[in-house]
This record gives sequence, structure tokens and C-alpha cells, in this order.
Amino acid sequence: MFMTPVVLITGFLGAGKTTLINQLLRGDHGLRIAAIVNDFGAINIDAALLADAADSVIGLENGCICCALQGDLLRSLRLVLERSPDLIVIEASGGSDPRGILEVLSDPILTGLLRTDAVAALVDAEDLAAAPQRLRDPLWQAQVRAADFALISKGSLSPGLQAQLAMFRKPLISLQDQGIPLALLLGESGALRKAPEPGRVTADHLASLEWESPLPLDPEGFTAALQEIAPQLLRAKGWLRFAPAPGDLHLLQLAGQRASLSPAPPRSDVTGAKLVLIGLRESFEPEELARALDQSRRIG
Ligand SMILES: Nc1nc2c(ncn2[C@@H]2O[C@H](COP(=O)(O)OP(=O)(O)OP(=O)(O)O)[C@@H](O)[C@H]2O)c(=O)[nH]1
Repeated sequence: MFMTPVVLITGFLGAGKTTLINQLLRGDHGLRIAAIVNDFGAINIDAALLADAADSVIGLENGCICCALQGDLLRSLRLVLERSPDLIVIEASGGSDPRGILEVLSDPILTGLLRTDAVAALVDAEDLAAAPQRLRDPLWQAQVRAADFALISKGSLSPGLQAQLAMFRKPLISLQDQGIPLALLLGESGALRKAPEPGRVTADHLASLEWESPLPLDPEGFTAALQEIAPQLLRAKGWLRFAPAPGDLHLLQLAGQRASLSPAPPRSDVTGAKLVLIGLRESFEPEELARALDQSRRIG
């Protein structure tokens, strides 16, 4: 009997999971791929970024599919299976411990319907170089430990970091040098799998804020606000319009040290701005962040 293969993509905030899945969906493999994505914040940005490329996309927001949303994930999987895709890709939020998701995938209700083919962890080379303490983050470690292999994004790891990562005993694949390992992602990595250690790490050390503006922003005010708040942020993403040309929608991406704005396809639900900001709880001040961003609404 055919069992639908499932690929789980995990990795820390901003490591490149959505980017990888987009490339996978658009690849020249002829497969009908369904995607299930889970954003850390309440605004479902990843689902929108993948919507054009997948056979079907289900976005699960406002919670984590490794714990609070386990039931939603199970329902989504059953819904997606009705469409008989060739492959299901699940993007775990950067705040998930993949063990909770693997638990759902082995739920007896799904027995005989799907099989977990690959668990890949994205490892952000830029982020590790700038913040090597990430290697000690229990959530980051849980994501790498649960994976069959690690995909290194955003450049190469220094020899020192490579040696530290080697302690996790996972095959390391450089996306920059080796490209996307389609064979591993599409079915040949099951042999690498070992049962994950029991337990679950939570994302209690992370905090998030959803910030919206009904009005377009002042570009200079926004740039100044972003510079001011950047030290508190691990990740920010969302859509923006600026006052001089409110017809143009922009996608903001901030991951680690890098921020970018790019043109985004039209959306009628964003008249000004819709952003999700994520940081470490110990240094994350939502009121302060909102106050700084509110300033960028003031034009002139
Ligand atoms: N230079 C470079 N940038 C990348 C690469 N992969 C992703 N990015 C950029 O990193 C940012 C975050 O990428 P995403 O794919 O959204 O990361 P993510 O892991 O899905 O993020 P979350 O779901 O928010 O945790 C975006 O600005 C991407 O364009 C890469 O291999 N190289």
C-alpha cells in the first residue's frame, strides 16, 4: 500500500526553512507536494510566501505544532491526505521541538497512511558565527538532535564551528557547496533515522509581538525605528507600505544581523503594516518595540 512520504523541515528562527521549502516546491521533480507550515507568531506569513508554489498549503498559526497545536496538525494531515499528494512537507516553527511533531506523525490514526521519510534541520552559518552561544540553546540543540542531517544555510561554517557541530554526529550538508540534497529530502534518508531521545524542550525563552498599522509608514521613521529595536530582535518579518507609494507592498525579512525589503505580491488585508517580531524573552520589551514602531506612523 502507498504511504505518503512526509519530510519535516526544522531549524531555528530565520534559518532558511521557508526558502528551502520554496525551492523544493519549485524543483523539477514533477511531484505534487502539499505543505503544512507553522509560524511562531499569530500572523501566518510563511503560508502566504509558499502559497503559489505548493499543491496545497495549510498554515497553522498562534501556537506550536509540537505542543498546543498537535491536534490541529493531525487534522491538517488528514485533510491533506484526502488530496493524495505525492509528498507532504511540514515546516516546523523556529520555536518547535521536532519530537512533538514526530509524535503526531506516529499517531495510530495515521498508521499505514504516511511515513516520515526525512527530518532535516537548517543550521544558519551566519547566525552561528555572530551568536555562537546558540549552540548551547536547548531548543536549537533539540532541533539538530531530532534531525537525520543538518543543512548548512547562509554560507559556510568556520572550522571551529564545524568541529562543535560534529559533536551532534549528524551528516552536515552545505547548501552553498552541495545544493539541495533532493535524494535525501525525497526519500532516501530514512535509513539514517534513530529514535529520538524522549523529552521536549519548550520555547519559553522566546517572546513575540505582532504589530500592525492601518496607515502606510514613513520610510525614514521606520528605518530609524528598526535600527533602534534591532538589538532586541532575533527575527522579524511581515508586510509594509510606505507613504510615498502606498500602492507598493514590501516584504520585510530580518534574521540575525541582516534585514531586507523586497517587493511582495498584492494583499488587500495590509493597508499599512503587519509585522511579527521575535526575540529572547530576557531582552524583549514589547511596549518599547511597539512605541518605537508607532513613531514611524507619524509622517512629516
Ligand atoms: N544569504 C542567504 N540568505 C538566506 C538563505 N536562506 C534564507 N535566507 C534569508 O534568510 C531570511 C529568513 O529566511 P526564511 O526562509 O524565511 O527562514 P525561516 O527559517 O523559514 O524563518 P522562520 O520560519 O521565521 O523561522 C530571508 O531573508 C531569506 O531570504 C541562504 O541560504 N543564504
